[in-house]
Amino acid sequence: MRTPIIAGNWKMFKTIPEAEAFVQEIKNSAVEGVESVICAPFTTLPALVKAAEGTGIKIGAQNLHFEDQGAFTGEISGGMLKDLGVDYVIIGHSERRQYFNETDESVNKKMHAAFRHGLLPIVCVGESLEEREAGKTKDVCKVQTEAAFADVTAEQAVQAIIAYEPVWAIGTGKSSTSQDANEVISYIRELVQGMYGESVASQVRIQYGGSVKPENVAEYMGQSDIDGALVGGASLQPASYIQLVEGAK
Ligand SMILES: O=C(CO)COP(=O)(O)O
Repeated sequence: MRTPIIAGNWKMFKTIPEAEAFVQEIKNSAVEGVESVICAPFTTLPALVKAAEGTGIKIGAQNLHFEDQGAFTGEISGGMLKDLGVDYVIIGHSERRQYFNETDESVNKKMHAAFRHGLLPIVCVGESLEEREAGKTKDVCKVQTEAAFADVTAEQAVQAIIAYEPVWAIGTGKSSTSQDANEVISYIRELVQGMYGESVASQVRIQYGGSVKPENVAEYMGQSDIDGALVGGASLQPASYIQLVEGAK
């Protein structure tokens, strides 16, 4: 049995007081058997880790640098995140691939950095609209997934979360149908099986992301291979976040 996992990706939203107020509102809403993670801006992480203590809510970052330390102005390392008490880190989000020059190679280095520091990666893969229209969805997912996991061991891979986020469905209100998302996610699971075998493939959790809302989360979760959601816009309001977690049961 794979434990469902809802992760909010706050992107570049919320100040420290806003983040603290959010946790106050959701702290009693844990749902038995559903893992809940908030991936927040670096500046809010210490306050969130503290506010989330004892609530069962886990905290994640949205990026890390692949080196452990060095002359990399403006960057944050895995060790620094671990120091804060962060559990998860998003790696390879399409916005970072698109705007910040994230490549399959840097994604892989960041996967290794995360594991080195005891952080669990939520690694994002997914095709653009152009790639989808050209029938390349599976090819793109194959290249991105296999590159991300290069030299990652089976013991590590089984703990990773993969998020399938078709770029055209992010923040657009255009979500992939649940059947469509399930088909691609089943394919990603086959890729994991090809790399690590049946046992890892059956245990690894794969989320769908892209315009997930309280109204459609249960439909995605009802699919055979979808184990959770990575949610942007709808994770920003406490009431909506609570409904997402409840809908993942
Ligand atoms: O990018 C996303 C989560 O990482 C999805 O964003 P939206 O839920 O706002 O479409």
